[in-house]
Amino acid sequence: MAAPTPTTAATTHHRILLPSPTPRGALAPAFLRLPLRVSAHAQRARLAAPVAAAAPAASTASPDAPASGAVAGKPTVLVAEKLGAAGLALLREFANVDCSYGLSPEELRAKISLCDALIVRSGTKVGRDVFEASGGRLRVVGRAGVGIDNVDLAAATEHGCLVVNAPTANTVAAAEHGIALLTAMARNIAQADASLKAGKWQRNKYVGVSLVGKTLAILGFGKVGSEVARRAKGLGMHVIAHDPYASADRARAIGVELVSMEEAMTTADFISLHMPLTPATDKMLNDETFAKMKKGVRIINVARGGVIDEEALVRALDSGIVAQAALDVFTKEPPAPDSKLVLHENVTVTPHLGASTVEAQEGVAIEIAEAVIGALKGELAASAVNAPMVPAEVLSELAPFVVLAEKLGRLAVQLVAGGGGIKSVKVTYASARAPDDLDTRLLRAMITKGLIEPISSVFVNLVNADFTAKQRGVRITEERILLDGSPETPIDYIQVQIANVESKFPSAISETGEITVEGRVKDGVPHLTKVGAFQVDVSLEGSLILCRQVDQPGMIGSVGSVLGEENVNVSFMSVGRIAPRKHAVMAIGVDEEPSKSTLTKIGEIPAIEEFVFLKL
Ligand SMILES: NC(=O)C1=CN([C@@H]2O[C@H](COP(=O)(O)OP(=O)(O)OC[C@H]3O[C@@H](n4cnc5c(N)ncnc54)[C@H](O)[C@@H]3O)[C@@H](O)[C@H]2O)C=CC1
Ligand SMILES: O=C(O)C(=O)COP(=O)(O)O
Repeated sequence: MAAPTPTTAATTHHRILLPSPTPRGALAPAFLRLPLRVSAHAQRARLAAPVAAAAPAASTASPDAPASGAVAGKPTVLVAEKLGAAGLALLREFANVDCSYGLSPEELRAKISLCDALIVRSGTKVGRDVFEASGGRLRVVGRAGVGIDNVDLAAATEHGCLVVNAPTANTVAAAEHGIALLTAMARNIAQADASLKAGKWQRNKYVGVSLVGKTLAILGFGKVGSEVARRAKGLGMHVIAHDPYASADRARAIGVELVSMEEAMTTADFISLHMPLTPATDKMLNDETFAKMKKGVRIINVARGGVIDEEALVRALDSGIVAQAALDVFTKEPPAPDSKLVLHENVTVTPHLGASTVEAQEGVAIEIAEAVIGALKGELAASAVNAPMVPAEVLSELAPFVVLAEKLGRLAVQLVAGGGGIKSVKVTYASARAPDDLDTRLLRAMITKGLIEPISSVFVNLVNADFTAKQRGVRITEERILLDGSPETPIDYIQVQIANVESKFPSAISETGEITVEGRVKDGVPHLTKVGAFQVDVSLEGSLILCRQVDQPGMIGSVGSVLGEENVNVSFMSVGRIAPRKHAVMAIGVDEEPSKSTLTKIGEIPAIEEFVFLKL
């Protein structure tokens, strides 16, 4: 019935989520058995990003937490910047909460090894030094806001630490602040206010410009950018946007035209910045781009200071290319007191207040508290920044295959002679589902976990699986075999192959030269169904003995009685043979680990040609 059609393949760089090791015999890792709760606040399905087992990581109460509130066994959450009361209350129900604001970098490093989670806003730099100082205890960094440019994501991933943010609760606040700056700048509100308070009455000096009919170019048409667009249209502005990743349909729905960077630069009367700070957007406005702008353009920045070359902006203001700028954010925060930009008379400034409304801060605090608590519990985090998002319904459907994937990885690596020299692993999924209807990221992550954990001291988790594989030089490629039949079951079988290695159990090497193991899920239970060229059928529970023998009567009895004498309970036995009376592979599931002498006795049975004991 199979119509093999190898389809998609090569593994790109994914960051993947793994639960802590699966308990023996459990059908699914703890995080997959948790209810897929949808938070009323978040208003959307939670997506995959568990970072710990269901139980909070073993932790002791922080000595810094208030003595009255600190409860041993609860995780400790360090809140390093001011967070809304409702969020703190949620956190306190679940964790020991240490609110220590204004820590120096040294103080933060000193504290962090006592913390399971850290919550920050934009004022705390969470660099590699912080992850290193945490000694592996830090499981979650929660960014109470959108921009995560102050968190070293690569270092977090390498340390298996999940980063979550609060991506939605301050969108409107930031957009409203952008509009406030736009209008205040156009009518010189800040300058006129200061002048009047200084006793002057300068009506001629502060003549403004009108907004209606003017072209506003929005750079970065995401959540904030599109809210600014809506509001600016209400002011009668002609709004265009540049965003290489935005959907033209969404823009059209708001009445905004997506244009090239060139067109935005050359036609705008006002330019408002709403992209994240990344290596690609760093100093995106610079001498070259200012030179292209219409003389007298006005700039608003509520994104990140670093997207503008600030020295170039001062030059553009001095030369009159830029008539005015209104800035909420700066390359260095707070900026130097003698900053030419801040003190420039045509510049209006606010001290990073975009997200600072009562409503936004309450919302952000709840959003981040829920995300951090969920992540510490091993629930599915909707706002994981350094992990893939796998929809909850996909997760629950794949649950038994996730277990199968890890066990196949574990089996395959234990079959390698020598253990460490794995370079190339091929995973094949046979399924009747169309390639784009089967998300295999979790499965590949679990295989990676299974492959790497038995041969290293690394704890492979959902966040660092791909990084760990890459660091160890293990290349994992994926292939799909498209089967005929009903796409009801997501996967018919999974095959894991390790190329260019020798095996301690040479029969595990297939005709094409790779160590090969294959498995299926039967009645919700993962089964090993093929080893090398031999078909077997043994449920993947407990541990496994594989024997290759001359196919002859009495073999099952001989091996069974050696195990029985040693009080090792056999849970399953299956024999796969090439042809009657030739060679066969016997797969024996055992509940207990046999002693060395038991294994030696099995090896001494005359017809046994090779055997191996594998822990699942
Ligand atoms: N001042 C403040 O207090 C606040 C600042 N922000 C900042 O505003 C920015 C936007 O936030 P959101 O809209 O929530 O994020 P978002 O992720 O929804 O939108 C960002 C948009 O920028 C686009 N983008 C990425 N690279 C680009 C490029 N090279 N050129 C043009 N567009 C590009 C993306 O495609 C995306 O559509 C972030 O930097 C965030 O940190 C957000 C909230 C408050
Ligand atoms: O959410 C963002 O990106 C912001 O810039 C808000 O920063 P804050 O939390 O106010 O320090």
